[in-house]
Amino acid sequence: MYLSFAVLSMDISSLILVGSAVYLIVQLLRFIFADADFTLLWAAKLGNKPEDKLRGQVVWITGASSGIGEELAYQLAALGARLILSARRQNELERVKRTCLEHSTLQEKDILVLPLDLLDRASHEAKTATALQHFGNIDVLINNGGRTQRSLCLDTSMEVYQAIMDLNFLGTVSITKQVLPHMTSRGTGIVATVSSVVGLAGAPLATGYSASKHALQGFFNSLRTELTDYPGITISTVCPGPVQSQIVHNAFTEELHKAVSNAGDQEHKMPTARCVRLILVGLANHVKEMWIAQQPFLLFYYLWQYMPTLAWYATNVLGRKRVQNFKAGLDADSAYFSKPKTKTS
Ligand SMILES: NC(=O)c1ccc[n+]([C@@H]2O[C@H](COP(=O)([O-])OP(=O)(O)OC[C@H]3O[C@@H](n4cnc5c(N)ncnc54)[C@H](O)[C@@H]3O)[C@@H](O)[C@H]2O)c1
Repeated sequence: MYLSFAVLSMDISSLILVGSAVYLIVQLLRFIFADADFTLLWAAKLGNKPEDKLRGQVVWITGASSGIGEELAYQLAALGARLILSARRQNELERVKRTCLEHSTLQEKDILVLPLDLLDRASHEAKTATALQHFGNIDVLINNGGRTQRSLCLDTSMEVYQAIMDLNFLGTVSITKQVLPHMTSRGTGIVATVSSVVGLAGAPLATGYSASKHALQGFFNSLRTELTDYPGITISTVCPGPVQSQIVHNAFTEELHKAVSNAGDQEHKMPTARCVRLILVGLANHVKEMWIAQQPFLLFYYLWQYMPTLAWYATNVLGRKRVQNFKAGLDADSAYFSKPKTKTS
């Protein structure tokens, strides 16, 4: 009653002012709770549905044995895409294949388990030939396999830096170079590469990892323009923030064969299923670069893009804390915003 009286007694300009303020507040709240860049959110709301665009497509996923790659396999199988599953361990890929078949209408022949080591570049030509022989074509290549790093630069051996670049950068380039001629001859295809927020910005404890993802960004941003005569081919880079997976457990440390001592709890990170759903929306809509992260990480993307000075300030404050946490024996991720008082197991 009081509200309607107040609204009635307002003149038009006041109403417009209040309306604009409400609109701005709603937009601000939407931004605060957003977990992807605006292009991707727009595509999720109004664009093509993955169910319509990816059903029946042949999709090759590297790193399909765990984390984001495994979830990509499940969601793609559920919507009817045919799959080539690659990683090093055949038994793990067979497990993923069985789960895909149990939760989809796909047949045995619709999923090819193709064990592959990204480091064994000499094998990539034959692996690609096997995939093409089985399905006749490859519609989508998802370069997902890779490993992160948890070590300080001063402690990290050159062998580790070499291994990170060999795996994340050269392994990905090698597979891409095998698949691309097939796509250019057909004039159609998608090459999607899982980069990272640290492919756009930097992160302490991940100097080599960040460099390898920056290298991927540079490579694929350049390749995209080389392929402008092939409008049917999409080069897509995916930049997730922290996502639940085995990535910290599998990270490189300062020495080549030394395991991470404290992988920490992954619960606070973005659920794998949500990240993968957004990736599939991006693929269905041919989005060239996808930013996928919960807050406050997404905000960092925007700061790096539009306010680098502020981004440097925030990065230095939080990055220093991250290094302190790491040196105190805490998991650098889950302890990011907390005091390094106690050591977690
Ligand atoms: N989880 C995150 O927070 C996060 C954030 C940004 C980007 N990423 C990227 O996402 C991708 C997937 O990582 P994830 O988080 O699912 O981690 P994960 O460790 O769970 O999965 C990595 C996959 O890569 C495979 N792999 C590792 N070395 C390989 C090799 N030599 N040959 C073939 N396959 C190999 C693993 O077997 C596994 O299947 C990676 O490229 C990673 O850099 C992850």
